[in-house]
Amino acid sequence: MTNAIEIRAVTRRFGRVKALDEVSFTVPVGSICGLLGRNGAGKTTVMSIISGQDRPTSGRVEVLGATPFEHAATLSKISYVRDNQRYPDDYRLHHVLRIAPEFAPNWSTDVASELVDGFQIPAKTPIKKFSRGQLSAVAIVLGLASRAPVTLFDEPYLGLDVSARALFYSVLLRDLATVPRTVLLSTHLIEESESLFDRVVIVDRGRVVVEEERDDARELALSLSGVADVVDRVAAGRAVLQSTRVGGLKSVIVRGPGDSDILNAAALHGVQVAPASLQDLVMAYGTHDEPATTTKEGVRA
Ligand SMILES: Nc1ncnc2c1ncn2[C@@H]1O[C@H](COP(=O)(O)OP(=O)(O)OP(=O)(O)O)[C@@H](O)[C@H]1O
Repeated sequence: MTNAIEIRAVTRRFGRVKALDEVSFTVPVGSICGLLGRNGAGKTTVMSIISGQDRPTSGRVEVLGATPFEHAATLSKISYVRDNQRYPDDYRLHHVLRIAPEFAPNWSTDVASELVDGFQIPAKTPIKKFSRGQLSAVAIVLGLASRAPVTLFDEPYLGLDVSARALFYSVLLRDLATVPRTVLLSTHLIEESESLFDRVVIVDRGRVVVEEERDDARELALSLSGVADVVDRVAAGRAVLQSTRVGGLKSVIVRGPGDSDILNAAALHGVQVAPASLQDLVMAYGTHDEPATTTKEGVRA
């Protein structure tokens, strides 16, 4: 099996809202895939379906070769870390750490202890009184210490401070090198997380607009900035995905890689040019006048 997650033409409607519209993508076994997109793009909906907590209205989802919904053997291989996990009122950390291994056959006590110490999670405070960041920390302990073959992190670092996020990144990378598994991670902290990803999927209004290896995604668009009318001249002939103007200065994201024509024109006119970052791409595709989509097969207007 090459893909841990395969989603084919998945649509999910909530009444009149189409949260997912013919979504298709794959996540190869052993990779870390970033699931990116603006608020309401459909990230949580697709994760709920992958985790078997929800069913598509139409389309097909396979996790490790089986449909997860009501499939106990597959569900036991998935850990789903979401931002609104609820715990019984009287629960403290030790209750969670005692029960979690019963649902996680690969549970690592060492990973759990390292993270509990590093995050400084309070032992005696009831979890219902935890801060936003402390709740995220507990969720991350569960997600990483479970060592599930497929781990889904939905916005795992809400409220976590910079040191705690650095701990998460380093334990994630180190532990995946020790015990390889597949991770799908959604986040709005794109710049900070970019280096974690092998692959990225960008969703916009329920549709997949980019599915690429991370490094290839940087070839999809260029960022040009400089004096406004000169930027316009250099960008001429390229589809403009996003445009920002401040006074006489302008930045645009244009579709396509940096070929010699545009690089020479930019150098000649003193326009700064750089590959668009993942954050640029998410913002560009989230600017809702642009219906074009880009897939691994290339650009589709
Ligand atoms: N149970 C529901 N009933 C009605 N609409 C829903 C439901 N769940 C999700 N939606 C809608 O589906 C769309 C996608 O929501 P989803 O939570 O998947 O987005 P998201 O990408 O996770 O957003 P965010 O980054 O803000 O968390 C939104 O328009 C949302 O309002």
